[in-house]
Amino acid sequence: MSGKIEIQKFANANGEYKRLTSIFRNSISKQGPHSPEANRYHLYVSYACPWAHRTLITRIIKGLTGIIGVTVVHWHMDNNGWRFATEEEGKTDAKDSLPEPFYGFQRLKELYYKANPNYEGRFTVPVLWDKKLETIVNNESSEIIRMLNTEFNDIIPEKYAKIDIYPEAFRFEIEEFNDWIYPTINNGVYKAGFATKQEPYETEVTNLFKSLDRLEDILKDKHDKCEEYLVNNQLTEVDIRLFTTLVRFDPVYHQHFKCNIKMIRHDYPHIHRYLRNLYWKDEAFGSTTNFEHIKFHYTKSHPQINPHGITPVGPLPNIMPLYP
Ligand SMILES: N[C@@H](CCC(=O)N[C@@H](CS)C(=O)NCC(=O)O)C(=O)O
Repeated sequence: MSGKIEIQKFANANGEYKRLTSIFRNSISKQGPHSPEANRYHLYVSYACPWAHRTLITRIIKGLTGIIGVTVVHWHMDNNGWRFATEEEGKTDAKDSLPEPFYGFQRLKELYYKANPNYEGRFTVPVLWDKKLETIVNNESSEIIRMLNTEFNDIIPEKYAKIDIYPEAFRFEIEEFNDWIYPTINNGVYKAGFATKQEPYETEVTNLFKSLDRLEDILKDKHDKCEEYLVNNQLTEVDIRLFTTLVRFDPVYHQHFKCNIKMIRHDYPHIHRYLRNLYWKDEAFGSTTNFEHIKFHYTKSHPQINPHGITPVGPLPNIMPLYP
């Protein structure tokens, strides 16, 4: 990979979007060097980002808010990547964003270079930072949420340690869901939205809606049995991973990424019920969803898709009430 990555160029010469794999893949573990300790780790996230959103939800579900700190970047991403907000911006146009707390960095990429001065990958959120060793432990959300699930269990209250979003007995079923939900839904919206040629766009958008139709059928069966979750009627990582895409779907992906064959709120009653249940009934989901950051980020950070950076007002509301 070239060191001169073009941050705002997403598609290849065939017009297809190929997501690069994350580079930092270490683990928090008792065996070290990143051993589980309170106040040693810090998450850098964007409220806009569905991958970072997974880590924010899991941090709350596992009772880790007093153990792992968080810094939310400004929603705007330009050719230099994510940036940290000023104090003033954090109170006004990028509410709840904060300046970088440990080094006073202006840009997320400075953290990547602190961890590895020769880094050549993309500068993505989430970043799980080790304050003691001053380096990135991991920047892959699917792995970070599994670490949060298990590695702090000895230092959190029993009621949180007992919560298991990746239970051994259901791992096969969970992986089966991940195997189609990740490529066709979570990453599917990006592959449709970042395509720069008609054919790959149509392929991806068709696959995406095939998977949403499939999901609707599965959730109908679950709802017929009065079950609200996808695996064993308990909250698992499948729900967390799906929610962060579904909650962005109508407000952003539908128009900005041209995923507009159907809308969740009008065309998928069971997905819609599932989404609203998670959002309105579980504060880990509702309180970590920031529609302002979400809508502003996508519509004002992709000039190749939306050159004037105008953020559409609708759909209103961003999410429908639990009982419309
Ligand atoms: N595989 C990564 C993907 C993270 C990712 O792509 N994050 C996006 C924001 S939604 C990002 O930071 N993109 C910046 C860039 O690619 O330059 C994960 O799941 O953690």
